[in-house]
Amino acid sequence: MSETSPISLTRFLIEEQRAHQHLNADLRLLIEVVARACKSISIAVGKGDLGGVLGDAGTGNVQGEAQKKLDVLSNEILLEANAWGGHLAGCASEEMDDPHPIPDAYPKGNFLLLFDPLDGSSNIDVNISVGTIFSVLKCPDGVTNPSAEHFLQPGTMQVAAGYTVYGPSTLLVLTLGHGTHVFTLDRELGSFTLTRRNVQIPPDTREFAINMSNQRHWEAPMQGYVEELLAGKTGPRGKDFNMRWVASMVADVHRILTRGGIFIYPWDKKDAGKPGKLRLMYEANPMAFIVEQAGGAATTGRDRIMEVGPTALHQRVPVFLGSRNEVAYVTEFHRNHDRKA
Ligand SMILES: O=P(O)(O)OC[C@H]1O[C@](O)(COP(=O)(O)O)[C@@H](O)[C@@H]1O
Ligand SMILES: [Mg+2]
Ligand SMILES: [Mg+2]
Repeated sequence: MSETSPISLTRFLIEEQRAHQHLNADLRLLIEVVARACKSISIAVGKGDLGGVLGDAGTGNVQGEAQKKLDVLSNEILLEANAWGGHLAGCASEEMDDPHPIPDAYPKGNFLLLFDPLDGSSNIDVNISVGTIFSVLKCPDGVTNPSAEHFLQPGTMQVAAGYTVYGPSTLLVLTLGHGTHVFTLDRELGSFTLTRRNVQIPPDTREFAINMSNQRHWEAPMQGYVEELLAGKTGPRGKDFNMRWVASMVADVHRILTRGGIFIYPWDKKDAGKPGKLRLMYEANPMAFIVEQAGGAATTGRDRIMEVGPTALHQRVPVFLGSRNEVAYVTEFHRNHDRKA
């Protein structure tokens, strides 16, 4: 086989397993199963109206959000695909109140899988990129029927994380703790092929991603930081910044992985009781792991996301991630503000 032959996800995983002792066959199977489930979701997303998958499901999730048909379908696809392989001890999903046990009929493994089955739900019906986000943890030793407490591990304990983007092409972005790698779905072959190895996020940027319509609800350091960005060349930052907001975290993060930038979903006073919008276990932690493995950084505006000690399965956090120097700048901005206060 020539050195330039395309590298399939299967080959990539086998080679990673040879190179790194801690990757075992169960973890390899888990990633392959998730990737296969994501292919099914990609097909459903691609059919759109023809597949009758657009619109509301008429149900709500544990977060009190209205579910789309594709939220429910994607959740079912991931659960079904992962039930019988013997690689998992349990699953938890943004769309389910409690962890989902592996049926007794099937063998159990040592991994815990957490996922946001369909990210960017508000974009489903308008034909804009959506995705899936997942995180893999080890089940604590001796636990065969994990409950919520067993999933409450900090992001630093993740053994793998990834996301897919269902866009003009379907991409799988994966880290197993040794860099971040991009695979593109070859629709004819039906398999993911490695297209970018060891992606590096540029450390500096002139692009930010935030939902500006929430500006009036932000706290003082957020107001101050964005004011500096908007002041452009003649302001304290001495350069013009561009802004982009897809409102699908997967698409916004993928842009940042590709050309740099900073993604921010801060805490705001609109719903002051909530510590943020995005979910620590299904969105913030896996994205933080992927971004850090690509040379970027991820904080809550004050602390490293992956060191947050989770207290609830559906916990929310503020998210600042992307180009490491920009994330360091905004994090220092918040800390300075706190010191003065
Ligand atoms: O609509 P807003 O407030 O701009 O929020 C957009 C954010 O919400 C999310 O859609 C939340 O994810 P879900 O679609 O999984 O609930 C993120 O993908 C995105 O970054
Ligand atoms: Mg989401
Ligand atoms: Mg979702």
